[in-house]
Amino acid sequence: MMNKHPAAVEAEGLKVTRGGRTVLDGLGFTIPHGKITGLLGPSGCGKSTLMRALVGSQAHVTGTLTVLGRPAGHRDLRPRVGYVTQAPSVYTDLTARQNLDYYAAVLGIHRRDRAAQVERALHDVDLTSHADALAGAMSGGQRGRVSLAVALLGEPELLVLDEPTVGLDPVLRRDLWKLFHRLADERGATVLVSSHVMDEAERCHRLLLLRDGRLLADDTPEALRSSTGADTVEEAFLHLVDQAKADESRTEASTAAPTEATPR
Ligand SMILES: Nc1ncnc2c1ncn2[C@@H]1O[C@H](COP(=O)(O)OP(=O)(O)OP(=O)(O)O)[C@@H](O)[C@H]1O
Repeated sequence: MMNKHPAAVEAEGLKVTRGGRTVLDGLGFTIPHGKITGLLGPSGCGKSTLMRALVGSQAHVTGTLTVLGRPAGHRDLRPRVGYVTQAPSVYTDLTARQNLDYYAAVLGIHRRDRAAQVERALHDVDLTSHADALAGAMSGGQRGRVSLAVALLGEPELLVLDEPTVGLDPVLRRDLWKLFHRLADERGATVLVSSHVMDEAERCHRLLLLRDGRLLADDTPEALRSSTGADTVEEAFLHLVDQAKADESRTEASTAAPTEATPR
């Protein structure tokens, strides 16, 4: 089926202030449908803030931010967008299955479809064998996967995943990336996943590289490597950071020069 809107997400002049400080500064980008887009950048560069803006939970957002053809945060988007925050949001006194049953009911998934959806989500995150364990008795990684399973309920068109692989062992990380690819390739979901681990960038179809609330690049991993002459995305990122710093100091020097040269 053709999508009415060419991109799953479109941002223009997107600006966010937090605590009176500009933390996203005039971002413009698109996120294509049915692909995995990685949102990468150092700690504090604004990844979570951007994700919060996308799901409509961030205050002080200006500019244009369109998600699946609606303004970000529109109530119609609620069942169409799955969001996983960095901190697992599950009830520790319920089992994994009970958590999912509860969220399925909250999401308004029809009673008839609920059990199948819950089992599928448990299977997706490889927690079927732990379905009846209390979330409170699970490891951090397992609780994170329950949170992810919650986001998969109702088969959302867009998944917004904030650092879902942090703290996971390499096997679990690899399995999660396989799942993200299955969701995009087989179910047509659009996946936006943040990370500050650059080797994960190579697993994405597209990348948004952020630094200090500004977009350094919006491209494929291959194009980024070739345009910067780098062997890895990490090297490409460092190259772009150096270039941005050099541009900034040139701009500062050129704006400072006339003032210094002007006699009093
Ligand atoms: N509640 C808040 N009030 C004021 N400023 C905040 C608040 N939360 C975050 N910030 C600031 O906003 C900026 C962006 O933070 P954000 O959490 O989006 O970064 P991030 O890239 O997701 O970082 P990390 O990778 O460490 O999660 C940071 O400079 C941070 O200090």
